Amino acid sequence: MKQDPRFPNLHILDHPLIQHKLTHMRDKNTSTRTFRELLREITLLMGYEITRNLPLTTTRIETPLQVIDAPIIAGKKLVVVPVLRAGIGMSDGLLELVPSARVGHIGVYRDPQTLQPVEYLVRLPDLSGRHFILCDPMLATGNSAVHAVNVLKQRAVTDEQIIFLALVAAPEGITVFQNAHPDVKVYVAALDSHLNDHAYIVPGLGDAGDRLFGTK
Ligand SMILES: O=P(O)(O)OC[C@H]1O[C@H](OP(=O)(O)OP(=O)(O)O)[C@H](O)[C@@H]1O
Ligand SMILES: O=c1cc[nH]c(=O)[nH]1
Ligand SMILES: [Mg+2]
Repeated sequence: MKQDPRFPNLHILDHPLIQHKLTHMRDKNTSTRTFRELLREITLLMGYEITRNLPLTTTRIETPLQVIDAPIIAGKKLVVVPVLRAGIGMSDGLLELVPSARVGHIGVYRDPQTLQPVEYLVRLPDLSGRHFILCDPMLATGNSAVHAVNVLKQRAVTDEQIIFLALVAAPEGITVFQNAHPDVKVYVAALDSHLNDHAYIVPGLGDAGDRLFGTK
């Protein structure tokens, strides 16, 4: 795991398998089917890393040989929250790792003119005392990510209860996110160079939602 001195709460998951798969996702010749498979596989690997510090407690069980107090994840079930649409490609992978997690949905799209998020759906499970993994492959201007975290914080969720998981981020967006939510940890596979004139991440991978679902 790497860090960038500019961004204290940003963690870059530089595992070779993650980086290898991301390269294939970036390739414009990669098919929708392969893009979707790779995003799921990367999310499994990233999910393994970001769940490393989940608190454990013990439960008493009986193996065929002995009664023991064995480790289990403490507290209430995790909540996975994809930012629609593209976040769905990551929540599928996360739910394979944590099948009992609850799932919330936050639907926003980025208005191409204003670059502001337009919210069209919020559907969340019981929130009290839970930990949240918000996921969206692209963090570009950061406006959608800031909005998604606002949605949870307006419902009394604290920064420490939230992790934001993205695939590719731009420095401009991480700056915006960090200013808005300095105590929310962000995990990415890559911090790219910059945004272009249309606020697309460069080099990036294009429009994640379109590539994931085959829309254009
Ligand atoms: O950081 P930002 O500048 O806000 O951009 C990132 C957002 O843009 C993309 O979604 P999009 O608006 O294309 O919606 P979609 O997933 O439905 O395609 C992406 O999945 C993020 O949600
Ligand atoms: O590069 C970008 C920026 C926003 N949304 C995307 O899907 N890709
Ligand atoms: Mg899109």
